[in-house]
Amino acid sequence: MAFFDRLRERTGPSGLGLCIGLDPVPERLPAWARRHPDPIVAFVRWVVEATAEFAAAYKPNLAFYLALGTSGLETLRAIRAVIPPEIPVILDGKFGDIGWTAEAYARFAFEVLRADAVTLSPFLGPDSLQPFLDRVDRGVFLLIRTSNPGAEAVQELPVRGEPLYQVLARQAEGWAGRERIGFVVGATVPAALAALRRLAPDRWLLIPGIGPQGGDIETVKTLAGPPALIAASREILEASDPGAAARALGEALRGRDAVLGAGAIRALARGLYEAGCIRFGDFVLKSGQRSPIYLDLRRLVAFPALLEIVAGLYAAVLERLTFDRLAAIPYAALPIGTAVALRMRRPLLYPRREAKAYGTGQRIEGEFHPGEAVAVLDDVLTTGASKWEAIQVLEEAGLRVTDIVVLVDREQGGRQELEAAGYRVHAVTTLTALLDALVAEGKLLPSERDRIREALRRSPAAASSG
Ligand SMILES: O=P(O)(O)OC[C@H]1O[C@H](OP(=O)(O)OP(=O)(O)O)[C@H](O)[C@@H]1O
Ligand SMILES: O=C(O)c1cc(=O)[nH]c(=O)[nH]1
Repeated sequence: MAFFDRLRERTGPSGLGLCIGLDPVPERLPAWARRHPDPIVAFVRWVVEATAEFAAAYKPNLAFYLALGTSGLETLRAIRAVIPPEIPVILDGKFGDIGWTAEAYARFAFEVLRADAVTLSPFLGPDSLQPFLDRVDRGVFLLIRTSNPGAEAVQELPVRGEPLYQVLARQAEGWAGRERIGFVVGATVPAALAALRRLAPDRWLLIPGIGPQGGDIETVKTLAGPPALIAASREILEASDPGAAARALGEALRGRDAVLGAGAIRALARGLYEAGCIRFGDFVLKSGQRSPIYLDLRRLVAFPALLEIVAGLYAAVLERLTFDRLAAIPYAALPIGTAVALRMRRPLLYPRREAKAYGTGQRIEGEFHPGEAVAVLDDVLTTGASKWEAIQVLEEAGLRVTDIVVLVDREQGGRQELEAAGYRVHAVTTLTALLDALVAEGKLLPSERDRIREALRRSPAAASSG
C-alpha cells in the first residue's frame, strides 16, 4: 500500500495524526534507562510500547543516532525493529544532494533502514528527489517552510512578489510523483500554515514546532487542518508518562468527535456500501446541488443489525454530551432516532414537517418542557438547511437546541454555518473518511474517489463555505 494511504488508515476519519519523534539524547534519559546495558534501545522500546496506539507515525531524526558515534546506525536499525510494522516510519534525514548521491541516500533510507518515508530538502530541484520518488510505495516530505527562527531569512525571500517557500510549493505541485510528496511546515508560522493549505488543499503536511518551540495544536487545526501529521518529540520523550502525553496530544488533535478508529470506519463503510446506503451516479440533493454520490440512510430500516450499529455510533457521540431530549429530523433520521432512544433510554421528540389540520394539530410530537436542552439528530449534513428548519420549530416552542449530531458530514459548508451561530456540530464520520475507507476496502478506485472529491469541492456550497 502507498505511504499516504497507510497514513490515512492510521489517522482514520479525522485525517490528523500524531507523529512521534524518536530523538533520544543519552544524558537526558531517565535514570533506569541509563543503567540498562543498551540504554537508547531500552528507552525507545519503552516509549514505543507506551505510545503505539496513539501514533500515526514515528519519526527518528538521523542526527541523534549519528551523534551516538559509530554504533549509532546499529542503534537506529534496532529501533526500526521495535516499531510495529503497521506504523509508518519517517526517517528525518533532511537529505538533499545531486541524483547519483541521492540514489545512495535513498538506498540507505529505504533499503538499509526500511523507512517508509523521508524528509528532503527541495533546494537542489526535482531531479535530486527522483531516486526517492522512484520507490512508489514510499513517501517524501519536502522542507517547505521550517519552524526555526532563521528560516524566514531564506524561505520568505520574495521571488516575483511571492515568498520563496510558496513558489517552491507551487512548483512541487507540478513535479513527477507529486502524489507521493508531502510538505513540512512549522507550527510556529501560522501564515505559512494557512498559505500552504490554500495552495495545496489535499496535500499531507508534516507539522513540527508544537510545544517547546511555541506552536499550538488549535492553531494548526484551524489554519492547516487535515490531512496532517503533527510532530512531537521532546513533549513525549521527556514526559514522566509518555503514553499519557501521547494520549493527551492525540485527543487534542482528534477533538471531541472521534469515535471511530481506522478499522471501525472501514467496517462502517463496508456495511453501508453493501446495504446500498452509498450510491454513485448523478443525484440532485435537497439543496438543488448535483452530486456524484448519495448517502441513502433511509435504507437502514431494511438492515436492522446495521441500524443497531449505527445507533451505537450516535450513542458514542451523545454519551459525551449533556442534553434533556433527543430530536430527530424527518424522515431519514426518524428510525435512527428511535433506535438511539431505545439504546440510550433517552426520550425522543420530532418536529413535524408541517402541523396536521386534524388530531392534536401538534407541530412537535413527543413530550417536552420549555427550556429543556435538545440534541438534534439527522442522518447527513450537507448545507444544514434541514437542521435550520428543525431548529426554528424547536426554538419557537421554547426548547434550547445545543448540539447537532449526524452520521456523515459531507463537508459542504453546513457545519461552519451552524457552528458560527453557536450550535455544536458532531459527525460520526465525514464523506472524505468514508471515501478513503471505501478505497481501502477495494469498493472504489482511488481515481474515482479523487474525481468525487474534486466534484464536491467545486460545488457551490463548498465554494461559499470558503
Ligand atoms: O444538510 P442539508 O443540506 O439539509 O441536507 C441533508 C438533508 O437532506 C436529506 O433530507 P431530505 O429532506 O432530502 O429527505 P428525507 O425527508 O427523506 O429525510 C437528509 O435526510 C438530510 O436531512
Ligand atoms: O444533501 C442532501 O440532500 C443529501 C445528501 C446525501 O448524501 N444523502 C441524503 O439523503 N441527502
